[in-house]
Amino acid sequence: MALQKVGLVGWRGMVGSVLMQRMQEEGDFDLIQPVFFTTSQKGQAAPQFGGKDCGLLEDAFDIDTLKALDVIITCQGGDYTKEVYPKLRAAGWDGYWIDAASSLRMADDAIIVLDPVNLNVIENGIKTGIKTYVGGNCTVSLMLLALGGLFEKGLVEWVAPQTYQAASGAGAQNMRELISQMGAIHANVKDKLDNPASAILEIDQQVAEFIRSDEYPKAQFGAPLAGSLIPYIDSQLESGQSREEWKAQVEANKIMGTSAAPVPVDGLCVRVGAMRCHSQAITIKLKQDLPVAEIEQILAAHNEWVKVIPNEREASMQELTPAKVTGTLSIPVGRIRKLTMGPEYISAFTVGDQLLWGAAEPLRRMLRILLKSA
Ligand SMILES: NC(=O)C1=CN([C@@H]2O[C@H](COP(=O)(O)OP(=O)(O)OC[C@H]3O[C@@H](n4cnc5c(N)ncnc54)[C@H](OP(=O)(O)O)[C@@H]3O)[C@@H](O)[C@H]2O)C=CC1
Ligand SMILES: N[C@@H](CC(=O)OP(=O)(O)O)C(=O)O
Repeated sequence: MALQKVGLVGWRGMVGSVLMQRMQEEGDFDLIQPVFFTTSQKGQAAPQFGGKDCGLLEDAFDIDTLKALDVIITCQGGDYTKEVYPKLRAAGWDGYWIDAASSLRMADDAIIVLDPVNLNVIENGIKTGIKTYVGGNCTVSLMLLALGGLFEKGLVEWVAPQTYQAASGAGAQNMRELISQMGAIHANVKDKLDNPASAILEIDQQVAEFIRSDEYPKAQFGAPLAGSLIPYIDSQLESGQSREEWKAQVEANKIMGTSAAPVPVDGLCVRVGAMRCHSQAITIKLKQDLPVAEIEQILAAHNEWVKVIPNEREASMQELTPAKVTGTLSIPVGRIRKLTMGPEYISAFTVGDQLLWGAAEPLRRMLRILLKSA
């Protein structure tokens, strides 16, 4: 098979860097002829991922250069997609577009990719000539990987995920700001903290005043995150949902191919001071009363990344946290028990790295699926 010419846009951003890391780890560069693009550094030397000399960086807005590619993978963001994608299609480009941004997700001629859940939809899309494949919203992808077994068996009446989303979802600058906030709090109260005799209420009051003050660094988030939380993510919609909350039901059902009779998926999305792992506390209403052991078996059998954690204190504290999961492809799901509302009401808690399964991994796996089908 000829090496496919694959354009990479947004490769040095946060999502793009994780994608490059994973593509190197999995040897993806051995299978393609990569061309690297930039919106700001045209003519500079291209990176040499996979040991390949790729010449110079190309202009990511140059439609003629883009038109020569078989596949374009972009992590550059929604504004780039909105500007370039329609021009490229209008110019007659018929290649495969693989995108991390949300702009095209709900388009009729686009498929949201999460192959452990919807490989059949993807393969059918390739057969029927669909050329646009978009990674899903991070919380949606992570939830479907965790609960895939229950959805696949049609056991779910509705799901209410309450999210605890990491700073990385807001971007690299926000991750830096979270660390700055943590450091600033410590620096502000260090003298008192170092003195074991100082009163905790005084320390607490000083921290509270500092967090509320103009000196506290919050330019990126617009509100304190370290020492606090932010109960709103993305823009405000007429429905009362945030846009992040709206995505849960529409994207989950589009991925599963159930949009005609959608499973209700709705809850509140909250930003917390984790670095790059999103967590979700989920209430599930099942269609029938199933023993917890059977639910655990169904969840564990769905894919090779999900890992059921027993609903025990020590296991939950060690295995079911952002600190444990960060930088891995593991999707632990635990705290599974019957709720007092009734035998069909189940709780679950899941954690996943939002830059890996939540963003980069579905894209590189989509490239592999295309290469295999070519
Ligand atoms: N953050 C997330 O969790 C998720 C993001 N996405 C999507 O991916 C898009 C990109 O997100 P993200 O990776 O966080 O964006 P980044 O801001 O990290 O990167 C975007 C672009 O900024 C440019 N850039 C300018 N200065 C720098 C610098 N110092 N270091 C690196 N890049 C720089 C690069 O373009 P150039 O080389 O052309 O200058 C880069 O491709 C989002 O807009 C969103 O649509 C999707 C899922 C999750
Ligand atoms: N909105 C997500 C990150 C993200 O980029 O989502 P989307 O790909 O749906 O725009 C978060 O803030 O955690």
